[in-house]
Amino acid sequence: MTIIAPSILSADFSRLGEEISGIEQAGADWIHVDVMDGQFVPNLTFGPPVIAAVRPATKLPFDVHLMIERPELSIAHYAAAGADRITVHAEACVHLHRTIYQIKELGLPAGVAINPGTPVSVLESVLGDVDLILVMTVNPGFGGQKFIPYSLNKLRQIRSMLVERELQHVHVQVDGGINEETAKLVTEAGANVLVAGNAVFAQADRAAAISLLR
Ligand SMILES: O=C(CO)[C@@H](O)[C@H](O)COP(=O)(O)O
Ligand SMILES: [Fe+2]
Repeated sequence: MTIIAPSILSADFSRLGEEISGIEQAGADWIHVDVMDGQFVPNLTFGPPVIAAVRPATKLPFDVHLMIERPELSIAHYAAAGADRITVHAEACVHLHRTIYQIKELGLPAGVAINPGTPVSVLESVLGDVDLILVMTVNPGFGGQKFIPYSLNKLRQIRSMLVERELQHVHVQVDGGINEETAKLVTEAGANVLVAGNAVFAQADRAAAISLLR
């Protein structure tokens, strides 16, 4: 079954707790939490104190997407703030394998994200160590961007790598420009976790928006 993870980047930050509770009631599966540091990406969001403050707003898992340089320095703070799973960018990790194990040693499932310009081959040596692969379907940093069609080739490649290595339990997540139309394309190409910011939070009826994506 497809997992729907609304991205709170598109929520009203002045009412973040209420927005998160509302999205749980609307039928979300995970809460996607975009952390940006103004270095790895040209935008800045929030860090552990804000995540800890809104953590009581829902029982749903916090899926923390770290778009930050040197994540190894702060992963433990995100875990302590209430992250239920943590994804780091391959491009931001000098010691990717070590960072994945740092997340796992904290007792959390670890994910690896790749940017649109990064080939899937970087995943080969860590595929057996992760719980989730995140294929960025836009360049990270902002919500509301247009889906990059070449991502579909990358999803197909990843799905066949997973089948070949009998790793079908690994989640394949997509993030960026996911809407009713692209949701269909990415699921056909092998994705099973859909992150959606604008396609959920910009809609008046969020329950209907989530059902449509599902
Ligand atoms: O990580 C990111 C952006 O870098 C995302 O999670 C966005 O928040 C997705 O927003 P939409 O493209 O769905 O509006
Ligand atoms: Fe994200």
